[in-house]
Amino acid sequence: MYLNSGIRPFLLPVRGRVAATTLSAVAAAAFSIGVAFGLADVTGALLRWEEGGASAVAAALAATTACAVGRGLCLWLRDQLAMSTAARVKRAVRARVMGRIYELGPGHTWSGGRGGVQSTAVDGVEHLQGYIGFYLPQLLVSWIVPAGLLVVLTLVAPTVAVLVLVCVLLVPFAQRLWRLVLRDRARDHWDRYEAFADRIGDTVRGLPTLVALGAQDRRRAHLAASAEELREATTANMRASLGVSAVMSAAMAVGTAGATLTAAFEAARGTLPLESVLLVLFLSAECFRPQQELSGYWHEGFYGIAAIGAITRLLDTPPPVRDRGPEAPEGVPDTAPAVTFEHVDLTFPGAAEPALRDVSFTVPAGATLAVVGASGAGKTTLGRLLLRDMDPDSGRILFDDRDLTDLPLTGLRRRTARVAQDVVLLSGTIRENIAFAAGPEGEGGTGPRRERVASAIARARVDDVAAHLDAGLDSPVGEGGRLLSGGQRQRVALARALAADARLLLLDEATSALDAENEALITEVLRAERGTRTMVVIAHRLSTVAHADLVLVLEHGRVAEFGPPAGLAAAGGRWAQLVAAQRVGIGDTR
Ligand SMILES: Nc1ncnc2c1ncn2[C@@H]1O[C@H](COP(=O)(O)OP(=O)(O)OP(=O)(O)O)[C@@H](O)[C@H]1O
Repeated sequence: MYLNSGIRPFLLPVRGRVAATTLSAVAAAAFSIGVAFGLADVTGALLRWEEGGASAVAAALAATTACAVGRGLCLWLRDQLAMSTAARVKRAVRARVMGRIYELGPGHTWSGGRGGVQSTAVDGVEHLQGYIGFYLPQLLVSWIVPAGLLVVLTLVAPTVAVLVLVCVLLVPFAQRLWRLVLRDRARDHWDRYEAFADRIGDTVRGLPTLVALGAQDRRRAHLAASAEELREATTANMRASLGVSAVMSAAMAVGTAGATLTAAFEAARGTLPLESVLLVLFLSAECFRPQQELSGYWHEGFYGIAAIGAITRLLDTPPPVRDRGPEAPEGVPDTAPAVTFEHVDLTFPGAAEPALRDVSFTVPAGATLAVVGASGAGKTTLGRLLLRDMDPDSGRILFDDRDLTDLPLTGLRRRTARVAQDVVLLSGTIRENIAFAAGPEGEGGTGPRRERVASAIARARVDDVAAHLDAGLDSPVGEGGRLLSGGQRQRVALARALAADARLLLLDEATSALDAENEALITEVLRAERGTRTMVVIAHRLSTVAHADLVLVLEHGRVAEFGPPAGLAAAGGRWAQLVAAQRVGIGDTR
């Protein structure tokens, strides 16, 4: 018996359906009793043929058949209701889980890895629907039906009823005992399951790297160890469940055998009519049937309990940023914002050193800021704060003069776009990837959607990419965009950002995957977009930020230099050294 108070919020919306499923099953059991009485009547009519003859037998048979048909109908109804309840639970819980995943956003670090959260969202929800749709009604039936049958049995043969009662009670007692052992194991099992799923996902994603390093065998051993841990956890649970099954089988065997012997003994003594013997045997066996059927739902019960824990933990995870939503005092401006960082500090949880310390600067509306600095200087972190993946520990970030935390997140995300270092495209075609970013008609930008998409495709020169593909813009990009080259992916990502018509554009090392031709194109696009949107460009290659209005040099999370590039170049500081190192004529290109 797997019950958990955490089920309440998932159960409440479908409680009526669960009750209806249970009632159908109970009605089926009631018809079973009817069948038992009917068969007893048939036997009685046959034994007393001379009293009623064929008509009495026929009447008893007709009543028995009607009850059998009624039982069949009730069981059909039970299954229909259970399936539709399960489907509803799945729809509702998956929507909540996915909603939470979106809320947690890119700033959240998944403790169980991405594979782990995928298991919760896919397998966890599957188990939960089975638990609520099938296991719970059967659990209720396994209490209600034996109780009802024992009342009837008491009226027919009280001694047999007492014996069956003792045996029936043995089963939940054993289950309760095992549940105490299993409670922690369900969590442990799920944790191992998530870890295993995450490692499999990592292996599939990292396959090219593994093959290139010739590390498949080491990875295989790693996976085998993880699979072994999962097997051990599963076996431990199976063993526990087999223990309950053994107790149940023993209780059933003793109960039915005891009932048979007692009934036979009473019949021999003449205290029980002969036709009632059959009835007693039937009712005794029926008392155990719901528990036997419940054990058929062991999988749903055990995994359902584990899934409730995993889903609840996911739903209870606080998002890294608080969305004030409709309560937000400010709307998000539809113009390119001026961006201000005021004494921003950020230390990642568990990190020894702050990633950003006392960062302050202002970028005027529509200007382009180049953020440069050594690896680990804090450039990406600054970009993540700007798009509100997370909030600073102290200090403020302002769009115009509005604190970012006062803006509704949905609006903020609609008016900001990022071309990240590791471009991930969604499965679908090139056109779908770009059109998807443009949002629904009338939202997310100026001008009709179709025109915005076409213009973004042209500006990022995605049509040049499409010209080399058989299906042009309708060519599939593959999972994550793997059917395109790195440079092609970057162009699609840039077109996507342009189609979103965001007022703030963040490019994080957007040129890292580009050849010289692509790099020149992106530089040209950035130049063309200047003024219409505020742009923050994070780059190691200074040629792509040659057009920037302002440069921010970060060192160990601090602002080392900030100002127009020509002024910084003349000052001969850190920026000048970087430029000299890369021999880029920044002053000339502006
Ligand atoms: N999620 C994280 N958890 C803990 N520490 C992090 C996390 N992300 C970044 N850091 C740390 O914060 C510091 C700044 O990282 P960041 O990625 O911002 O640097 P960067 O300048 O963008 O580097 P690169 O040029 O190599 O991409 C680094 O020391 C990094 O190890």
